Amino acid sequence: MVEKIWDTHTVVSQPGQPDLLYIDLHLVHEVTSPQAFEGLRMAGRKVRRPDLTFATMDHNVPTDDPFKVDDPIAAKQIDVLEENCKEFGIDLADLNSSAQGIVHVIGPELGLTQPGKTIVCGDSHTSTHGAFGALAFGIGTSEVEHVLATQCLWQARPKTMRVSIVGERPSGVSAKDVVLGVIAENGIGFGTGHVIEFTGDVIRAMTMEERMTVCNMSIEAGARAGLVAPDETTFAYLEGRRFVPSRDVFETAKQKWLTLEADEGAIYDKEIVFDVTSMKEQVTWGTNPGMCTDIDGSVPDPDSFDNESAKRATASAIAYMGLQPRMRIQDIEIQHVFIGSCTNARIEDLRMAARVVNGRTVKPGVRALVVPGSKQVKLQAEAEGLDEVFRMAGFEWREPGCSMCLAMNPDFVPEGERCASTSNRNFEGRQGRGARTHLVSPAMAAAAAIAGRFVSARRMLEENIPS
Ligand SMILES: CC(C)[C@H](C(=O)O)[C@@H](O)C(=O)O
Ligand code: SF4
Repeated sequence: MVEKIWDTHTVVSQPGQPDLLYIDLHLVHEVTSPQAFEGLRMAGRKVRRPDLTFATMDHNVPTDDPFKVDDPIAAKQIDVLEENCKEFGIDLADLNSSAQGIVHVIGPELGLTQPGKTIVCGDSHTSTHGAFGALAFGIGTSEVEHVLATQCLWQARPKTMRVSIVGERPSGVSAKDVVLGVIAENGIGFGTGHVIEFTGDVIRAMTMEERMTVCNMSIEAGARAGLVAPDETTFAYLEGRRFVPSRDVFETAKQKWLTLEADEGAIYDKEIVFDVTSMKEQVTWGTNPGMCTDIDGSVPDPDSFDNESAKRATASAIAYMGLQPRMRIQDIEIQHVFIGSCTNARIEDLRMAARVVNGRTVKPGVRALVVPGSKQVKLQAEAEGLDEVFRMAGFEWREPGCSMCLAMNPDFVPEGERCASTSNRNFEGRQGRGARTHLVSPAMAAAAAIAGRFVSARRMLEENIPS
């Protein structure tokens, strides 16, 4: 699949050199674009294809009152993005727009993300868009400038990898659990240099939003991108969206998109099979997404590793996280819950969390936030009454943005405190200086908010455990 998309987008190819790729969609946000636009301006260049470029503001936006930006750097980046989009003629989903939201949530939502496209953005989680069978990857600011100026990008041909997700998905095991499980089993570096194609019955049975969660986190396995071959699920999601071609053109496009699938007998540089049959809900205990176990598991004992570097890494993660070796995951108490981010802030994520929250209350002393991934998600959730379910339980219901996923706006976790988070990174300091992050699914984050510690959301629902 990767090879087919690559070959149809190669403008220049020379032996021993990176290829020059044509880019079909360039997504832009306020953090990684200012210097790129400045570079264009200084060179007296225009944006080559403003019609293939789309911008939004997400990272810096305060989610209590988006218009009250106290931080001067954040305010500047937001203002500058507005000015740049005006000057260069780029469509912008600004704070007044009903399309605003996290860049990786709004691309698919607007139908900008489509199968077979090459998609870039100055943001590592651009891999999310791969769920549609697009080749989508993050780029740096100098590359953002290059794409703005030329609509092309020099890229080395990636290696290919197939990750087949097979077996019977147990109830309560979400797409987030699946991808955390894959990373825990294979390590955070297993995808390095590769584009991962996710296949297998479990992926085929997933909704588009679930596939997005999986592709979103492929970057946490070191991969350059992750993708899924488009199918009827993909087409049903896309049909009727704002930037998707209508009826007859759509039918023709569909036929073309179906040919993107890997040919039978396609050869990959690497292959992995992952069986979900015996999986349970996952919780990370450490400071990278691979430091992960299930809800009935425990924090590992550094002494149980033979390898010195694993021993040291485990010990230092446990120390940062303020945990004890062999401590049960269910005994870890949390003070914060964050349901949000480009990994898990779509409508299905909020529905899953609301099912757990419904009729229960947030444990006193726990601060719990729900931050919809976009205005559209927020409106849909409100139309379904989910905001009321969350509010009644004691959650804060916020405006869209990256929020507590990274401490670039007023939402952060104070030093030494612990957060159950539906985001994708648990590195030291990710949610604030000295903050401790545990990555979980939306259902598990909701259950943690109710119990004040990690518990199985599936058991909470099945056994109807009240708060
Ligand atoms: C700010 C941005 C460059 C960054 C990224 O590229 O991923 C952010 O979105 C993140 O998740 O850490
Ligand atoms: S939600 Fe988090 S991971 Fe996603 S783009 Fe924003 S900061 Fe990056």
